[in-house]
Amino acid sequence: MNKLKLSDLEVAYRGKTVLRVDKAVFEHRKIYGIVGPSGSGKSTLLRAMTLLEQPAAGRMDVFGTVVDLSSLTHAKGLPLQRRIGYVPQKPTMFDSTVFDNVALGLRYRGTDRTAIRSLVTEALELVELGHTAKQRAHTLSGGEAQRIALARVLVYQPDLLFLDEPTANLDPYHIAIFERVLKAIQQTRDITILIVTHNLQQARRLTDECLFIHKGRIVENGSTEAFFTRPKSPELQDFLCGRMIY
Ligand SMILES: Nc1ncnc2c1ncn2[C@@H]1O[C@H](COP(=O)(O)OP(=O)(O)OP(=O)(O)O)[C@@H](O)[C@H]1O
Repeated sequence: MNKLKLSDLEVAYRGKTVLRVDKAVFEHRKIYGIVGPSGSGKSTLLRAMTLLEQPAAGRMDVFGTVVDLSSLTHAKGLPLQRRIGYVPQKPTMFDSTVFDNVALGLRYRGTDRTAIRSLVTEALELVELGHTAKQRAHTLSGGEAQRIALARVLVYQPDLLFLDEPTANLDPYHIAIFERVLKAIQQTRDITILIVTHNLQQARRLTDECLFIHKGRIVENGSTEAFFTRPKSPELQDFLCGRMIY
């Protein structure tokens, strides 16, 4: 896959612009961290890129096509959306087995039973939860449920993986497993990963590059090492030191 490019994105709610991105480029097979204060526009950015929000303006160069995000119809967007794995902040499980929950996306796509079995097994192994296939999804712990939510999108082998605060409510043990799984995905899958996180240590451990969003703008971005050790903008310096006033 080529680079993913976003240009002139503008998202507004009730006439008020909450996000404006002139340009952002995401290279293939890298993990990107998206950090910033609450309400700065991080989730909005992911949702716009997942084609779940219709922005007032914006273009996305993705999968070899340039898409006008403001005029994209559901019918045109669906084939693109099916190549994007999006895990929202609070994923919900339906009341069935883990296997059925993970198989859901493939069933919508009309995949045959044999392929479903092997793809679900592979996705469950990848998130280190192969042994839970027959378990009721509601009996999983919070940390396991987050990884099942991840398996549910990995199963259809997306080219892009967008995660919105996937470890926000997890303890350090489950956070460590989740991060190990994401690293394994990066190594074994042909995929680009964007992760919104408030956990700065996690962004530092996990990502290749970071973006800092403040008041609906990308104020700074670059290699994770430079981002944390040599932040240039006063806003990012304040944010990293916990001095930022919202
Ligand atoms: N559906 C909506 N209707 C109106 N305003 C919205 C809607 N969704 C988000 N907003 C506003 O857009 C701005 C950006 O919200 P967003 O959820 O993207 O922030 P965030 O950086 O992800 O915050 P957090 O870290 O708290 O999740 C906020 O001011 C929020 O109130």
